[in-house]
Parts: sequence; structure tokens; C-alpha cells
Amino acid sequence: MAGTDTNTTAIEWAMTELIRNKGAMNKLREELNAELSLPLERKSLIDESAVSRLPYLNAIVKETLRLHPPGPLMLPHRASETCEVMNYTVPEGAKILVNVWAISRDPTVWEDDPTSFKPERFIGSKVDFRGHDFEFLPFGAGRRMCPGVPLATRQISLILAAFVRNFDWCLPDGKDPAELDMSEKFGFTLQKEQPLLLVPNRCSI
Ligand code: HEM
Repeated sequence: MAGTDTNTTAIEWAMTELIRNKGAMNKLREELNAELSLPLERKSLIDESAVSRLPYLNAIVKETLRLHPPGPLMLPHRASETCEVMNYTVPEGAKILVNVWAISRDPTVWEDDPTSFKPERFIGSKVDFRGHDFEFLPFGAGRRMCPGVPLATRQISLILAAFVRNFDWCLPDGKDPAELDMSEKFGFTLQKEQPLLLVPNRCSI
């Protein structure tokens, strides 16, 4: 699946959600300013080692991957032998597509308003994307799980942190974020149908 479309799609969706959820954007900026407040750090790019000290940023990355998994059907798998899954027979050789998009919005698993962007649901939660929590599989699971997880999560976190720490963002022409078109373009990756257009203003601090 590889890492350009997937990473850019995740960052675009994260910024889309943050621009619509001012509270989350402000909370992230507060966390970044509090954690990275040394004068030297303030001037430099955000260091990779800082990411582990930023729980709200990590929660935002997870919540974005939950609501907008860049690989909505993972990659096709093939059953190596006939097996029974929940009273269904899956014949040997069948092509299997796992609907990660639907699983990560399933109201029987995600009870707290599953279609809303709420990074807080991951604060204090052990649910992770390492392939052990089957309700949250943005990178797949098992032997063919995405090998790019460490690179992807670092890149997405660092880019988002740099965006939010250094700039105030708004929509062009004073457009109201509530009116943003949230349509998805279904394909190999789950892109935004209308690309996100934002105007950056340099932050004063
Ligand atoms: C947000 C970013 C990314 C997401 C959501 C993502 C998601 C996925 C998913 C769902 C799969 C299929 C897993 C399965 O079928 O069990 C996959 C496979 C793969 N990904 Fe990623 N990926 C991302 C970034 C990357 C990056 C950065 C790289 C490499 C630098 C990468 C390389 C690969 C490769 C090589 C495979 C095929 C693995 C195999 O078939 O054995 N991915 N990815």
C-alpha cells in the first residue's frame, strides 16, 4: 500500500477535523506549547523524541485513523484453507476484504458517538493500532500488517505538530468550517473528495 498517499490522506483528514473542531485544535496547541516550551526548542523543529510526551497529539492521530482509515479495506487477503467464521464458511482460495472503515465506526464497539471526532476516547485507553485490537485496524494485523507503522505514525505526528504549533489556520474567504464538505472519495485509499484548502497565518509565539 506504501506510504505517500496514505500519509498525506491521514494528514489532510486530521487537519480537516481540527479546523472543524476548534476545541481540539486549541487543546493540541496548548499541549505543544506546554511540552515544548524551552527557548531552544521553541525556535527549532519539533524533535522526534518529544512525540511520546504528547498524549493528545497521539490521540488525534489515532482518532483520525479510526474515522478516516487511509486503507478502508486493507489489502486483499486470500484464505489459505477453508474455515468457519461466525457461522459463515470461507472456502479455500476466497478473496477476503476486511472493512476496517465499518469496524472502526461500529456503534456496538465504539459506544460514544462513533461518527464524531473525539480524540479524548483514546486518552487513558489501551486500544492501539499495533494489530492486537481488532476493533481498530488501520494498519491491518498479522503477518501482512503494514511494515510502515513506525515511519507513518512519526511522520504524521511531526507534521501535524509543526503545522499546529507554528501556524493559525483558517478557511479561505472567511468560510465557516461547519460547512466543509466531508465527502469521501472511495478507492484504494480513502481520500477527501474535495481537497482541503487552508490559509496559514504565522503564530506570534
Ligand atoms: C497512515 C499511513 C499508512 C496506513 C494507514 C497504512 C495501511 C496499510 C494497510 C491497511 C496495509 C495492509 C495490511 C493488511 O492487509 O493486513 C498496508 C500494507 C503495507 N504498507 Fe502501509 N500504511 C501506511 C503507511 C505506510 C508507509 C509509510 C509504508 C512504507 C514506508 C507502508 C508500507 C506498506 C507495505 C510495504 C505494505 C504491504 C505489506 C505486505 O503485504 O506484507 N505503509 N498498509
